[in-house]
Amino acid sequence: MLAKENQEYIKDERSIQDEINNCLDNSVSFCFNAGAGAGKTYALVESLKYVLNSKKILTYANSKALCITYTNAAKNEMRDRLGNNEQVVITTIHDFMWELIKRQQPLLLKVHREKIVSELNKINTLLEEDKKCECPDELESLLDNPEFIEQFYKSYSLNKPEFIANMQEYVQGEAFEELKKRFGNFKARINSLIKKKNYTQTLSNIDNKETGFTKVKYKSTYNRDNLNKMYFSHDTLLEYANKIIVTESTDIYKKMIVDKYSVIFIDEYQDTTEDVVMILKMLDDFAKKKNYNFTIGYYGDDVQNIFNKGIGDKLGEKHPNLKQINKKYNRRSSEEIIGTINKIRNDKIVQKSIYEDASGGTVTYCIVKDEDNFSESIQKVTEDYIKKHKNINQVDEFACLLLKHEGLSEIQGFKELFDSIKDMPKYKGDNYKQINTEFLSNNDKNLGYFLLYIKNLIRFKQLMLDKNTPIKTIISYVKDDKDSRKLTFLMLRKFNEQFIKIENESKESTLSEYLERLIKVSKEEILVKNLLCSIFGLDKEIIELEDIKNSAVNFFKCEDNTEKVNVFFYLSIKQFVNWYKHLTREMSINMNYLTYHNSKGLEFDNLLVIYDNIFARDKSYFSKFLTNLEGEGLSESKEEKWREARNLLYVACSRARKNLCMVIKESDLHEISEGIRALGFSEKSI
Ligand SMILES: Nc1ncnc2c1ncn2[C@@H]1O[C@H](COP(=O)(O)OP(=O)(O)OP(=O)(O)O)[C@@H](O)[C@H]1O
Repeated sequence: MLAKENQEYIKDERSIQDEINNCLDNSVSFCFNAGAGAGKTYALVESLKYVLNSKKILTYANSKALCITYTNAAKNEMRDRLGNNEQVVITTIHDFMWELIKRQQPLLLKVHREKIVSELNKINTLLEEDKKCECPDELESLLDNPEFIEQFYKSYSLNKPEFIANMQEYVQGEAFEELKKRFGNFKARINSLIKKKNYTQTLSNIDNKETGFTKVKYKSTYNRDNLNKMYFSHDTLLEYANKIIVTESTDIYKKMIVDKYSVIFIDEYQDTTEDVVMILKMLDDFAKKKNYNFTIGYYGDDVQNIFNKGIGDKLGEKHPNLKQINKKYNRRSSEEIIGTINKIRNDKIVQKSIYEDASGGTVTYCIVKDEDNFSESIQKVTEDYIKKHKNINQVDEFACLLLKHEGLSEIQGFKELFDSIKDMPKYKGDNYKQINTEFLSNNDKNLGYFLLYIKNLIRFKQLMLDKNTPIKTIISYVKDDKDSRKLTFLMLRKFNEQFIKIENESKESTLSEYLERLIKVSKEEILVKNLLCSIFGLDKEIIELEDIKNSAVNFFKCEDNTEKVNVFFYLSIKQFVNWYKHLTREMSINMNYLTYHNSKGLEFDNLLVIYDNIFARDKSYFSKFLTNLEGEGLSESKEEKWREARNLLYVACSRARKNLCMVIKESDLHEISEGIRALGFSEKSI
C-alpha cells in the first residue's frame, strides 16, 4: 500500500511545482494552499532547491532565500532535508524579526518608551476606575517606606491572616482598614502603584540615557516582558517589529531588507499573525513599486488553522493579489481516509491519492460503555487495539488523540497538577480554554510565562540526569552574562555533585521541597544562584522561595487566595516530570497519547481519535459540526465556533496513514451517528 505512484498524477504534481517555480522566476508572490498530507513541506524544500539552482533569482550580491518556520522543530526538519547552504537562511519568525530590528536601537528605544507610556496609562485607568478604595493617597504614600515594600513582597504569597499580621507594623489608620476590608484589592493596588512608580522611573532613566537604559533586548527564553529591565518577549517583539518596519522605517531600510532576501517563504502561513503578514505585505508592495526582484511565497492550509492568533483564511484579505496555487494530491493516507477528510473540509480542495495502490485502509468507529472512569476505559481500548495490530512496534505507528486535558493528564500521570491549574482564578470562566495553550502546548512560545519557568526547571533537571548532555548546554543555564569571570572545570564539577545530591534527596519530594533545597545551596554557590535567576527571570543576590511564589501568585491571579498557589507548590515533583515528558513526547508506544492540537504536523499508521463533545465549557463542541456538516443557517459567531470544531477534527483525522478509528461513548453516539456515517465512518469493534 502507498508504494505505486500514478505517473499521470506525478506529471501533474510536477506541473504544480513548475507553477511555483514560474512565480519565483517572475517575482510573482503566491500562496500555495494544499490539504493535509499534500507534501507542503516537500514542495517548500523543492522550491528552495530551485532558487539555489537558478541563476536568475538570487541576482543581487549576497542576496539570500529566507525560509520562515513556525517552530524550532520545523526549522530543524527543514535544515535536515536541505542540508547546510550559505544562501538559505532558515529561521523562526521571532528570530527573523529580531534580526531585522535589533540594529535599529534608536527606533527600538522609541517604541519601547511608547509601550511603557501605554502601560502606564493602563495602570492609571485601572487605579482611577477602582472607586471602592476609600484612601488612595494613604496607600500611595506607603510606597515612600522601603521597609514596607520589602515586607509587602516577603508576605505577598501568604494567606490573609498572616499577611495582615505582617503588614500591621507598616500600615496604619484608614489604610489598615482598607487592607482588612479588601485584602485582594489592597495587594493588587499596591502592586499597580509599585509598577507605576517603576515605569515612571524607567522613563526618566531612558530620557536621561542612564547606564543600562540605552538599549532594549529581545529575550527568547521567556514568555513575558520585563519593560523596566529593558527586555521584551515574543508577542511584544512582533508588535515592535510591526511598528518599526511598517510605520517608522524609511525606504532605504526597506531596500536593505529586500536586497538581502530576494525570496521569503513562510511555512504554515495559516498560523502566522496579522502583524507579520502586514510587514510582509508592506515589503512586497515596496518591491513591486520599485520593480525589485522579490517574491513572497506562503505555504499552508487555511483549514488547519487551529490557533486563534493565526491569520487563517484571512490571508487573501490582508495580503491581496497573491497568485493562488492549489494542490489536490495526497501523499500520506489511504483512499478511505482521504475520502473522509475531504468530506470534513468540504471545500474547493478535494484530494485524491497520488498512489494507485492507496485502497485498503479503514475508517471506523467503535463504541465504549459510559464507565465512571473514562480514562481507564480509554487505556483498555488502547491496549486492546495495540494487541490486535501486531505490527505496531514504533512510536510513529500508533497514536491516541484526546481532546480534553482531564483524561490525558490522568493517563499520563499529572492529574493532580492539572486539577490544581484548573482551580486557578486565571482559568475561570471563558479563560478555561487557555489551559490548552498555556499549559499543554508543545510549543514553548505558547506556554504561560510561569509554566514555562517550571518547564525549564524540569528540562534542566532532565538534562543533568542525561549523561549525553553537552557541557555547553549546562553552561548556558548557569553562566551569568554580566559576570566576566571564567567558569572553571572545578566549579562545574562541584555544581554537578551538588545537583545530583539534591536529585537523590528529592525523588519523593514536593516542588516546594525541591526548590528549597536548590535555594539553600544557592546561598553559597554562585552557579546554583545563576541557574535559579536564569530559569525564573530573577535578578537578585539572595533568592527566597517567596520570589518564585510571588511570581506564581501574579501569574495565576491568586492575590485573593494564595492557598491555591500553595497547593501547586505542594504537588509531587513527579507530577511535573510526567507533564514535561508528555509535552516533549518522551513516552513509550502504548503511552503515545496526544491532544488533538499537539498532533498537528505529525502522522501515524494507526490512529485512535477519542471523541469528546465537551470542550472549553462548550457542551456541544463537535456535535454542532457533526449535526450540521454543511454549516447551514449559522450566525457569524456560531459559524466561527462551527469552523473551529471542523478545523480541529480535520487536523486530528488527517494524521492517519492507514487506519483511523474514532472511539465514541455510548451516550454520545445517538446525536452524531448520522453525521459520522455521512463522513464515511463505519461501526466495528476493536
Ligand atoms: N514528492 C514526494 N515524494 C515522496 N514522498 C513525499 C513527497 N512529498 C511528500 N511526501 C511524504 O508525504 C507525507 C506528507 O507530506 P508532508 O508532511 O510534507 O505534508 P504536509 O502537506 O506538510 O501535511 P500536513 O499539512 O498534514 O502537516 C510525508 O510522509 C512526506 O514524507
